[in-house]
Amino acid sequence: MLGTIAYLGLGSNEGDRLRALRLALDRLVAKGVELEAVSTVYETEPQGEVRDQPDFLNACAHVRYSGDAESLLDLCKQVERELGRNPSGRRHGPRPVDVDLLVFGDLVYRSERLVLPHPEIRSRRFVLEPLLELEPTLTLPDDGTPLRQHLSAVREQRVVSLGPLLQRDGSR
Ligand SMILES: Nc1ncnc2c1ncn2[C@@H]1O[C@H](COP(=O)(O)OP(=O)(O)OP(=O)(O)O)[C@@H](O)[C@H]1O
Ligand SMILES: Nc1nc2c(c(=O)[nH]1)N=C(CO)CN2
Repeated sequence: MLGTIAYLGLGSNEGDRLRALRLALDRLVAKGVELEAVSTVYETEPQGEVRDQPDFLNACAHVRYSGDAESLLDLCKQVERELGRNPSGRRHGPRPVDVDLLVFGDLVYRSERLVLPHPEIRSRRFVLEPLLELEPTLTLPDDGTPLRQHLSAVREQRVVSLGPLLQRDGSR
């Protein structure tokens, strides 16, 4: 099969959060990203620099993509803009949708605008839980340790699985 396996992290905490996550996946598929699997959706407490903001919905997607990592990041950023994200919004602040490139094959990479694997994967339960749901034995290409080892350190971060984001056949 052609293309590179990648994992995307999706989040939303403004407006119709569920609709935003589904629309983001639709838009990515329309731009040539092949959807292999999608995690359940989690309601999660805000992490990072801004704690006083509404809870997020988060999910992860296992995708296949035939271009390079920088161009997949371009697509993620395009989709964020198309769904109303203000590119100069506050770091870690509220947003209608956020699409992060978590892992791109076994690539370990750093440019001015892209770091792979995403540096915050290990410290964010809202990423670890849906990612491990998709791939329970996943290891990151930079340190090779099983990702599930990092769960115990983030147990205090509140996340609740709400069920499937998409139906089994990909419809809503
Ligand atoms: N793996 C990656 N996935 C997505 N963005 C990345 C990645 N590595 C670096 N970046 C850069 O991070 C910048 C800020 O991303 P974003 O606006 O999503 O920040 P944030 O969601 O507020 O915080 P965080 O980056 O901690 O998730 C982006 O413009 C992008 O160039
Ligand atoms: N629970 C949760 N917290 C966050 C999130 C997110 O998607 N979910 N995204 C952030 C910026 O990337 C900052 N904090």
